[in-house]
Amino acid sequence: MPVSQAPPLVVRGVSVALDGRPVLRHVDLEVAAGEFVALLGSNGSGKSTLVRAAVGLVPISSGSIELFGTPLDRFRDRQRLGYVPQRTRAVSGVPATVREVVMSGRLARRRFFGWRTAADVAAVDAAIDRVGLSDRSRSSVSEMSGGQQQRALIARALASEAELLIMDEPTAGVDHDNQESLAELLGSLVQDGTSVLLVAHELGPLRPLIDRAIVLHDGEIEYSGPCDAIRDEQLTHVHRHGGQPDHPDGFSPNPVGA
Ligand SMILES: Nc1ncnc2c1ncn2[C@@H]1O[C@H](COP(=O)(O)OP(=O)(O)OP(=O)(O)O)[C@@H](O)[C@H]1O
Repeated sequence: MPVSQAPPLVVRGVSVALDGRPVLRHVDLEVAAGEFVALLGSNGSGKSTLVRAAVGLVPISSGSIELFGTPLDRFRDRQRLGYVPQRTRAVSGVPATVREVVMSGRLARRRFFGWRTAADVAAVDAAIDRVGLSDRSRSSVSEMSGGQQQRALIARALASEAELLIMDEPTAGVDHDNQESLAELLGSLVQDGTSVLLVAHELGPLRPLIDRAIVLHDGEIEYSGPCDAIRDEQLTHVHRHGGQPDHPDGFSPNPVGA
């Protein structure tokens, strides 16, 4: 996989207002090549808005976003970016099969609409195989379990041969065993050089993969650093009481076990 010199994602001083209300305030975030970054924070802190802004789905009111060194509004290599939206947003009520969903991941690579090529079919087969859904490829995504749906969405991003995966809560509603197989899959992708930005409510089996955790609170970065200072049960109780911005109250300075 080609490794570009510029970081896959650089967000600088980004603010977003939705319905006239500030949702993100001067957020800085960078994902380096090959890095696995977790974006954490309580409900409504702005995590989804930040990743949606990073892929151009939400307009920013100030700041800048660069993908692989190119400003977002001039970024054309969409296939280098794999966005995996929240499962509930992406698949509820969709009667498509796994194969159809994954094939849609090839669209970003095509210059013109046309018949799918042998390369498209091979990439789709490989992506479905990689996420372990070969025996379910003709199944309707809406009838599958949460973990299987999540794997189908990841396969869609893999089919485009993305170098940066941006995933919004891939572990939400997924049981522990399936979270473990998801972690295994993501671990193998990172080993192959894929960079990951992942929104999560709890780290669980993903914890050993994470290079850096970022905690958002009320639209601002509250913590950026190693995740060994963060316990899962703290993530739903992140409060700011002043103090140093890089060390939120309630976060143990000492590493704790997973
Ligand atoms: N389309 C919208 N219009 C207006 N306000 C919105 C919109 N989308 C989100 N918001 C508000 O922006 C804030 C941040 O929402 P966002 O979904 O980014 O948070 P989150 O951290 O991802 O939350 P969760 O963990 O619950 O998914 C919330 O207060 C939410 O109500």
